[in-house]
Amino acid sequence: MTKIGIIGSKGRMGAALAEAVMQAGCELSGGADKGDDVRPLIAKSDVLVDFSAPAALEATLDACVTAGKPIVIGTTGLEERHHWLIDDAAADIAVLQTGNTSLGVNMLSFLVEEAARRLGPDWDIEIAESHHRHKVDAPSGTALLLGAAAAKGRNIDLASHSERGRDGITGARAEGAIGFASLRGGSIAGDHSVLFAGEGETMTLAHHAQDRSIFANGAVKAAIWLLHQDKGRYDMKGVLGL
Ligand SMILES: NC(=O)C1=CN([C@@H]2O[C@H](COP(=O)(O)OP(=O)(O)OC[C@H]3O[C@@H](n4cnc5c(N)ncnc54)[C@H](OP(=O)(O)O)[C@@H]3O)[C@@H](O)[C@H]2O)C=CC1
Ligand SMILES: O=C(O)C1=N[C@H](C(=O)O)C[C@H](O)C1
Repeated sequence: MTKIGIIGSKGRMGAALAEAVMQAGCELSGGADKGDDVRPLIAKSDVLVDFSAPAALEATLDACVTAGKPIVIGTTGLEERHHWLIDDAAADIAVLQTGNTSLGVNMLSFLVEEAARRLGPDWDIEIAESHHRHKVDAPSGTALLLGAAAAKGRNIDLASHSERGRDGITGARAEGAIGFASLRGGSIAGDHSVLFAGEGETMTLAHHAQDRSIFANGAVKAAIWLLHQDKGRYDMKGVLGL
């Protein structure tokens, strides 16, 4: 039976994951949270799933590399240096990192890339996301994932074309920009929409998460899939066959 260890086990996703691990017929090898040494958990797990905080990442990756164990990283709010750490670790172990483990969002990402490519630069792209009042990072990891898909479709660099947090006299929208807007409140599990705005018409592609089970089920599927992969960096496309 596949033994899955959870980093961030006492959080909202930790609870949803524990349920999904059981439902998938896997064994929950245990959990680690803030202040814990992750090494004992990693030693008794076949694969790790991390839904915690960016601050945990460096120690977790070091310990996974030392133990030769694969890891699924769902934690968001990652900065450039975290992505370098992931690239380094992926030279030794299998690492899957994604801002969203659900099938629907990854399908949406595929559609956004295609729409951005086919509609072309005359259509402005704006990404909006809504989440529960406890969320600490913005834009969401999913919004950034969708932004990356749009940028890929447009064949442009996302970082240099992003417009975030508009306020005051911002000036007109920059040509070719990809805009981001974040709303926070209540218990919203995660809503994302991508608006394509042309002259005289708009088109919106959107995803609504009804609860966290979609993320948890996707993460467990990813963990089982990752066990059969060579070292390297992966996203959900391989898991979902997209
Ligand atoms: N990729 C995806 O599909 C999804 C990603 N997420 C992301 O997952 C992350 C967790 O979300 P959520 O469960 O709602 O958040 P919570 O705040 O509910 O849970 C986070 C957990 O991680 C623990 N933690 C914090 N710092 C560390 C650390 N340094 N080492 C180990 N554990 C730590 C927390 O412990 P303590 O409370 O003691 O600080 C807590 O138990 C977020 O980044 C979120 O955006 C969420 C849903 C889906
Ligand atoms: O914090 C959350 O809850 C979620 N975080 C992820 C993100 O930042 O995109 C995924 C999902 O939307 C829920």
